[in-house]
Amino acid sequence: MNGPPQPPPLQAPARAAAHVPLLSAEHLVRTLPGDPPVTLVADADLVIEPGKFTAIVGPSGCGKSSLLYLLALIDRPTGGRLLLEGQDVTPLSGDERAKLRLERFGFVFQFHFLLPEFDALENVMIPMRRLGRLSLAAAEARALELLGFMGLADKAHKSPDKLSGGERQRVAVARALANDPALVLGDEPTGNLDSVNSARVVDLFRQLAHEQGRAVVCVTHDPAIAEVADVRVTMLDGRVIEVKQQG
Ligand SMILES: Nc1ncnc2c1ncn2[C@@H]1O[C@H](COP(=O)(O)OP(=O)(O)OP(=O)(O)O)[C@@H](O)[C@H]1O
Repeated sequence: MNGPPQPPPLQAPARAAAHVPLLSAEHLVRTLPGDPPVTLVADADLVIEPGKFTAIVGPSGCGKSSLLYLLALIDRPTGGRLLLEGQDVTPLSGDERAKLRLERFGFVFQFHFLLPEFDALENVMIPMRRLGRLSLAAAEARALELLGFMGLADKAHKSPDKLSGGERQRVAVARALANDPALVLGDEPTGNLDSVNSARVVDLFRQLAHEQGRAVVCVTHDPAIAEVADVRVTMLDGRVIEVKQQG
């Protein structure tokens, strides 16, 4: 017997004609409680676009890393909101934020944080194994491909302590790309590298934005990064005081 007539299937909503940025920070605030409270980020407005390399610069202690950790969904804002592709992610639970980070974001820090008991290939496979979407063989193939892209195909089975500083940081970049992130975040990613390796990592980051269409955001003191970025965000005393489109 037929049931009551069913409504027609929902149409997919027409794609908004307006361009939706990858991330939009609206009046973001991060204040630590205390007497007096400490404001690390005050009223930050910022748009992060795919295909662009954004550098966040400013004097030591001005709140660059604090802003990055808000954009990265690691820390929670105490005011304002953060939209990921137009969706407000501010109210999400810790677990939901962790899942989004694993699926959509890749991180490169000043220190590589590779696990010493695993070789380069296994380190790159870790985020894929955590996400659990690829078989072991597929994860291994992708990790090899990423190491190849980093110029490290012949180092796949070396443990981190047998690699140079520059090689370790490129393994860390490969690991950041493991789950094909839309956003790559760097916190002083070249801070520990000599100028040659630093330039190599900066070139890679530019490629990730310009050739692969990812959004790349780096906190940096490195003038070479700030110069080649598409967007330079300058902070002072917790505030974004300038957003400059370069070139
Ligand atoms: N957990 C915390 N408790 C108290 N103060 C903090 C905390 N985290 C950061 N701060 C302070 O907040 C300010 C901003 O720190 P943040 O690390 O974001 O600055 P930064 O611009 O990235 O600095 P740097 O360039 O030196 O790394 C600094 O004055 C720092 O000392």
